[in-house]
Amino acid sequence: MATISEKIFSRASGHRAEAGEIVEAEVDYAMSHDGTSVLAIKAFTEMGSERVWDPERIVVPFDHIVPANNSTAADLQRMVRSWARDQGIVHFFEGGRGICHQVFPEEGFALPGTLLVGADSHSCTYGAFGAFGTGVGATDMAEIYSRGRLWFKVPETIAVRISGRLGEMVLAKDLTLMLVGAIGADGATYRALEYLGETVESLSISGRMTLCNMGVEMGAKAAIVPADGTTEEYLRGRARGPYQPVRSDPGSYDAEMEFDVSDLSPQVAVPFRVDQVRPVGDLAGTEVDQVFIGTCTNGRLEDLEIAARILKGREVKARTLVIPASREVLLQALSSGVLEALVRAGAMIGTPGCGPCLGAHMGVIAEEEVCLSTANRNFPGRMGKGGLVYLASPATAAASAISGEITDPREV
Ligand SMILES: CC(C)[C@H](C(=O)O)[C@@H](O)C(=O)O
Ligand code: SF4
Repeated sequence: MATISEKIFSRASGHRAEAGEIVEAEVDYAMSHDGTSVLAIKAFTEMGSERVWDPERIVVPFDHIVPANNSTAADLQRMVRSWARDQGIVHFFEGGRGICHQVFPEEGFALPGTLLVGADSHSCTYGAFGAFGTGVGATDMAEIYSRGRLWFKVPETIAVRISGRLGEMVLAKDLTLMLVGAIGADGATYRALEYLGETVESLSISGRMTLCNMGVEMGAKAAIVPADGTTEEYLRGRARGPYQPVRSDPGSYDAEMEFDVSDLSPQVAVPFRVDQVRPVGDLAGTEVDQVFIGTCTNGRLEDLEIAARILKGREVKARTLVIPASREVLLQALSSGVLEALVRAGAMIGTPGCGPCLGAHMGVIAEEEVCLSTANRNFPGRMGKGGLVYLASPATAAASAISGEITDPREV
C-alpha cells in the first residue's frame, strides 16, 4: 500500500520509500528563475562545482522582475543569462515568456508521476498534473544543479475529498481559499495534500493549478491531483517525454478530510494571513485602490476570460492591472477579444511575469492602500510597505474593479 508521493519517491530513489523516511532521490526536472538562480549559482560556485548535471533538465524562466527595473536587477540577470549560456542550459526562457509555474507546464515539463523541484515555494503547482512538485532553497538547488539528486523526507499524505457543484461565479480560487481557511496556514506542514472527489475531477487544468498552487500556504510539501483524462488532454502534444501516472492505494493515507462546496460563496482572505478567510459578503463595501488580476495562482486564460466577461462594456473605478501568466495566455487573450474588453474597460496590461505580486515592481501599492489581488499571499508588505492585500478570485476582482469596493461577483 502506497500513496502517490511514496510511489514517486520509490521510483526516484530506487528503493521502496515510505512516509517518514529520508531518501536520496533523482530529480526529473529542476527549475530556478531570475530571482533564485542568482543565489543558486553563487552556492553552486562556492561548492566548487563546475558543470551542471544535465543541461537539458534545468529549466530557467525569467519572470520575477521582467523587464529589469533597475541596474542591479539588470546586472544580476545578465550574470544568470551568461551562466546559463556557459552551462549550455537548453531550456532558458527570456523575460516575457511568462511566470515559471505557468511556463514549466506549458512547455511540457510537468508530467504525471515525476519528481519536480523548483527554487520557488509555489513549485507545488505542478501537482496539478499528478507530479510531486516541491520548492527548495538556493543551496538545495545548487546541489541539484551539480548532481541532480537531493535528500527528501517522504511526506505523509492527507486525502482531501471534495464534493458538490460550485455555484455560478464561484471559482476554483474560492474553493482553494475556503480550504486554506479551514486547514490553516500550518495545517498541512510537511504533508502532501491529495485532492480527490467529483469537484476536483470536474476542475479544468487551470482550476487544478490554482488549487495546487496554494498548497504551500498550508505548509504542504506537495499538493497533488491524480492525473486523469483532463491531464492527458492538456499534455497531448506538450509532454516532453513518456510518463507513467501513479495513484494512491486505498487506505494508504495518513488522514482524510471531506468538504462539500455546494453552498460555497465567493471567498476573500483578509490581511495579513492567507488563512483569515471570509465570505465576500462580510467584506462588501471595503474600498479598493487597486485590483490586480494575474500571478501563478490566477493569471491564466480562464481567469482573464471571466474577468473580461464581467468587465466587457463597463468602466473600472479602481485602477486595474491585468498581467497574463504567460505569452501563450497573452496571445490567446489577444485573439479571443478578451484583452480588448479588458483594455476598453480601463485595465492596464503588463508584461507576462510576476508583476507586483511580491512587491518588486510594476504596480507596487502605497502605504495603507488596498489591493484586491488574485495572488496567493497577503503578508505585511507583500505588495509594498504598509499596503493591504486582500486575496480573491478573478471574478470577485473584476466585480470589485467596477465598483471600487469589494463586491460579490454574483451581484454585478
Ligand atoms: C522569490 C521567490 C523565492 C518567492 C517564492 O519562493 O515563493 C516568490 O516567488 C514568492 O512568491 O514569494
Ligand atoms: S506570481 Fe507571485 S507567487 Fe507566483 S512565483 Fe511569481 S512572485 Fe511567486
